[in-house]
Formats: sequence, C-alpha cells, structure tokens
Amino acid sequence: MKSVAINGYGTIGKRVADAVAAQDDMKIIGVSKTRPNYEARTAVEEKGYDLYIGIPEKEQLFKDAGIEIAGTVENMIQEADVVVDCTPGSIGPQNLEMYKKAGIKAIYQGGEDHELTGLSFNAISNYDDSYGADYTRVVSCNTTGLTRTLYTIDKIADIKKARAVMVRRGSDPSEVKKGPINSIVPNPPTVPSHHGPDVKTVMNRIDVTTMALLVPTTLMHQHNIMVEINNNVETEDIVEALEKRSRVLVIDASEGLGSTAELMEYAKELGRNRNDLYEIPVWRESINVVENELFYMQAVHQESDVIPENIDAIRAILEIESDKEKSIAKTNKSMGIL
Ligand SMILES: NC(=O)C1=CN([C@@H]2O[C@H](COP(=O)(O)OP(=O)(O)OC[C@H]3O[C@@H](n4cnc5c(N)ncnc54)[C@H](O)[C@@H]3O)[C@@H](O)[C@H]2O)C=CC1
Ligand SMILES: O=C(OP(=O)(O)O)[C@H](O)COP(=O)(O)O
Repeated sequence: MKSVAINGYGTIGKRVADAVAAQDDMKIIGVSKTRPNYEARTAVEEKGYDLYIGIPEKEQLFKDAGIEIAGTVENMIQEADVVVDCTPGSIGPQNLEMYKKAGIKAIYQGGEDHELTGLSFNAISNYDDSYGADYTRVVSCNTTGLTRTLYTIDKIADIKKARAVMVRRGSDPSEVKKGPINSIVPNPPTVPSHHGPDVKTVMNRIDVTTMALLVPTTLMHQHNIMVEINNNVETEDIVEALEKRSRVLVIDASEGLGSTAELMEYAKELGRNRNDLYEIPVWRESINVVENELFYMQAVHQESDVIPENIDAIRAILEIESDKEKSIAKTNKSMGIL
C-alpha cells in the first residue's frame, strides 16, 4: 500500500490526514508540526499519528511538553511515497529543494504559486494532467469552488466568459489575530484577483475574471457569478446539471439554508467530521438564465472543500487509479460526500 506524509498539520493538514486515514488504498506515515501545541498533542495522543518535527532545533520544546516525536520531516519523507505539503503559503519553495533531494513526489496547496510545480490540480477538470507527475498543486478553496461549478456549466452551456465577485471570509475560525472585525476590505484591491487566473491553471479554455473582498466572518466564502453562455439552455437545465455533479449541492434558501451560518449548521446535522462541508452549495433560488446570461450564487467551506481533491491528487500522482471518476467516487464514499 502506498504511504503518505503530511508536512504541516494545521487547518488543511489535519483534515488531509484524517481523509487519508479513511482510505483503504493508502496509509499515513506521519504528520509534522513546528510547535508543540494542542494539535501536536492530539495528533499523537488521540489520533495515533507518528509526529515529526519541521524545525529540528525545537526538539527540546516537544520533549518538555511530553509530546512524543518520531523524528524530523527529513526522516518522515524518507519513508513515504508522496508528501502532501500543507505548510503556510510561500514555505513551499524551500521545501521543494528538500523533496527533490529526497526524491519524493509532492502535492502542494493553493497558497503556493502555480509556477512552483508548473502543474495544478482539480479532480473533475484535469485529473489526468497530474497522473504520474512528480509535483502538483491542489488549487485554493475558492478556485476549487469556482472550478467545480463552472466546469459543470460549461459542459452543457459552452461558456463564453465568466465573471465573479468573491466575498471572502476574513479568517479561519481559530485565527484570533486576523481580521477585519469591522470593515469590508477590497482584497486584493486590484482587479482581477488571483482566483480567475488560477481557474485557468486547471481549466484553461474558460475566460474567467474575478474581484474579491474580505468581510468580518470566519464561516465560509461566498461567490456571486455571472456567466455569458453560447448554448441555448434553460434555468432548469443548469439546475439539473449541478444537481447531478458530485461535490456540488443545489440547496434551497427556503428550507432554512439561506446563509453561510445555516449551511455550517447543516454540516453539523450531517454529522460531518469537524462539521466540514466538502461540497459547494449553490442556492437554487439564485440560478437564473436571462437570454444568454446565467447568474448564480454559491458558498465555499474554505477549511474543507479541497480535502477530497487532495485524496484524488494522491491517487493521480502515485498512479493508484487512472480513472478520475473511480477515484472521485471512492473518495466521496469514504468521506460521506453527497
Ligand atoms: N485555511 C484555508 O482556508 C485554506 C488554506 N489553503 C492553503 O493550504 C495551505 C496551508 O494553510 P492552512 O492549513 O490554513 O495553514 P495553517 O497555518 O493552519 O497550518 C500550517 C501548518 O504548517 C506548520 N508549519 C509552519 N511552518 C512550517 C515549516 N517550515 N515546516 C513544516 N510545517 C510548518 C504550522 O505549524 C501549521 O501546523 C496554504 O497554502 C493555504 O493557502 C487552501 C485552501 C483553504
Ligand atoms: O485559499 C484560500 O483562499 P483564496 O482562494 O481566496 O486564496 C483560503 O481560504 C486561504 O486563504 P488565506 O490566504 O486568506 O488564508
């Protein structure tokens, strides 16, 4: 069975670790932390993962905290077939040197630039491109959300161009030092934001331009999308296509799901690990075709939508499964994805 190392055990890394542990065709070698905090302790004591340290000089801090470590990140990657790098954006380039030296394949996250790997990944739009590759990058949470719905719509409507206004959460729920707490911040203040160009790294044929702002919420991102289409399709056709696509949920505001807060409550109702909502919810009421234009609104649970994509990226890069639909179905089943 192929083995996976997780470098960086924060918001994304701990979720990828649990998702890998839920698969029957891959196993975890270990996870890494730089600080002996509660996540490090739970990784070892509750989850039973072997813990490796990202900064060897900090070994004594882990010893003082009574947290057992199995070695350094360099030791960890010697044992694995692939490393999923979940360190904060921009640490990637220095890690790539280490991965190259160890001769290990690597999967990065959306905080890194596409240029780092020259290859980016979304399961439904370009799984095959990363098949057998040495390095790839799972695109960011927002880019993943845009790609899932635009890819689906393009298949039936032939998109001429897409424009989106992205309302981004100010920080993740545990990030007490980030904001804003009382402001709306154009972010970036320049247009386009990185999301449009980023979609093109996994779905080259679509013309997508985006602008983004930050708001004082931690729960989810929200997208407002306008699409010019070439084909003559009706609103119902779009609804049907989105309903059929896995990892996308057409939800009804009228059923009490009219906000990101209620969507997060819905994830709790579903009994999800960490209350995660891996699917992209699209509000049924917002889907509207007017002549050659389609409008819709969706949300993105930033902490979790990329997790199943990482599992599929592991299957692609390690050549565990050549059929993207089979990989997607297997991942979905193991994680209870609708
Ligand atoms: N949080 C989010 O909403 C999303 C984040 N991403 C991307 O995922 C990546 C990781 O982000 P998060 O999980 O949010 O970050 P995080 O800050 O929650 O976790 C990063 C982890 O890496 C560890 N770390 C820091 N420096 C390290 C080093 N030099 N070597 C090894 N480990 C180190 C930290 O201790 C921490 O455990 C970034 O590229 C980010 O842009 C992608 C989608 C959504
Ligand atoms: O990938 C994300 O957002 P993005 O697609 O807007 O860059 C994640 O929500 C992380 O964003 P952050 O860079 O604000 O931590």
